[in-house]
Amino acid sequence: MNDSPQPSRIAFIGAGNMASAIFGGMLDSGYPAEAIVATSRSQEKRDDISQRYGIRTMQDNLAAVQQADVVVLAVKPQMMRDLCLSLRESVQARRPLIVSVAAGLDAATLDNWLGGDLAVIRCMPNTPSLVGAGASGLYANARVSDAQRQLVAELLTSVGLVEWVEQEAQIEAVTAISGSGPAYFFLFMESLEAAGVELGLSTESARRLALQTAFGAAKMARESVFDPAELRRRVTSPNGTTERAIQTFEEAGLADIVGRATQACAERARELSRELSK
Ligand SMILES: NC(=O)C1=CN([C@@H]2O[C@H](COP(=O)(O)OP(=O)(O)OC[C@H]3O[C@@H](n4cnc5c(N)ncnc54)[C@H](OP(=O)(O)O)[C@@H]3O)[C@@H](O)[C@H]2O)C=CC1
Ligand SMILES: O=C(O)[C@@H]1CCC=N1
Repeated sequence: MNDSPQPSRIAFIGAGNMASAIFGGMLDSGYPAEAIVATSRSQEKRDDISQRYGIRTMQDNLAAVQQADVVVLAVKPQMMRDLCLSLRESVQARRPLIVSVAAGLDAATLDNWLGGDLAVIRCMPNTPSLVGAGASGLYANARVSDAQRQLVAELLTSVGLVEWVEQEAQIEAVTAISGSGPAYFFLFMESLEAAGVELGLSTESARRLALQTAFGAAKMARESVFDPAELRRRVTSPNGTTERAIQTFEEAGLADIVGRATQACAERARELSRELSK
């Protein structure tokens, strides 16, 4: 006899890059496909998702909500208001846990659009969730129960690291570091590959070397007892080759550039919040 509890039924509203990275990672880690449904307006995308992931897809957002314990809102922030207003009645009838992955939209605004008094978790995930190496920041409003916190943490832990934040404003910092962060590292990989080609390597070879080096450095930094600064020092021989490269980065103000880029990212999240909650 199987007396294990039924898995929570999760409805993803929107099945784009971020949602598919999360449910793709959940499926890889063993979450049952029958407990996941995803909605999309395009038939082509629904067919592609069902075929690729083996989950149920549907066009009807209300039907998806009516069967769900957890509703993950995963459309673009600019589409969230109309979506929430259209879901309001179904959400109020069923009162599922709401999880929003939208950048810049605060829990109170979402709750208000959905009719109020709901348990809302704001989640800032990232796309490496697809390969089980995600990093998600989570903030829960006061209506979220301990069991609901635990459930969402478990779901997201199955696709990577989870960090709770106590203040909602900290989600903007999470966005600037890990939500948008994969793009910064991809940009650096692109630049390293281009530099390798400039120095005489083939594109394929430069890409393989750049990607493996990024992977190796991240793996080593995660697994080592030393912090990244010490690991960097261990590559940098006095008066050697690395020292020249690091000097060049420092003279160009790398730390300042990273600071400014992440400030700009967080500010855009705050700006989105102001624009969209009017
Ligand atoms: N991409 C990333 O790295 C990250 C994204 N996020 C957040 O995730 C959210 C989604 O972003 P992302 O996945 O990149 O965007 P995508 O455009 O890839 O996905 C959004 C999806 O929503 C679907 N959609 C739009 N309107 C509706 C609707 N009314 N009903 C059902 N589905 C709908 C669209 O499909 P269709 O047109 O077929 O309906 C589309 O596939 C955003 O709020 C973003 O801020 C957060 C962290 C990281
Ligand atoms: O660029 C964006 O707005 C989304 C949110 C974080 C990553 N991608």
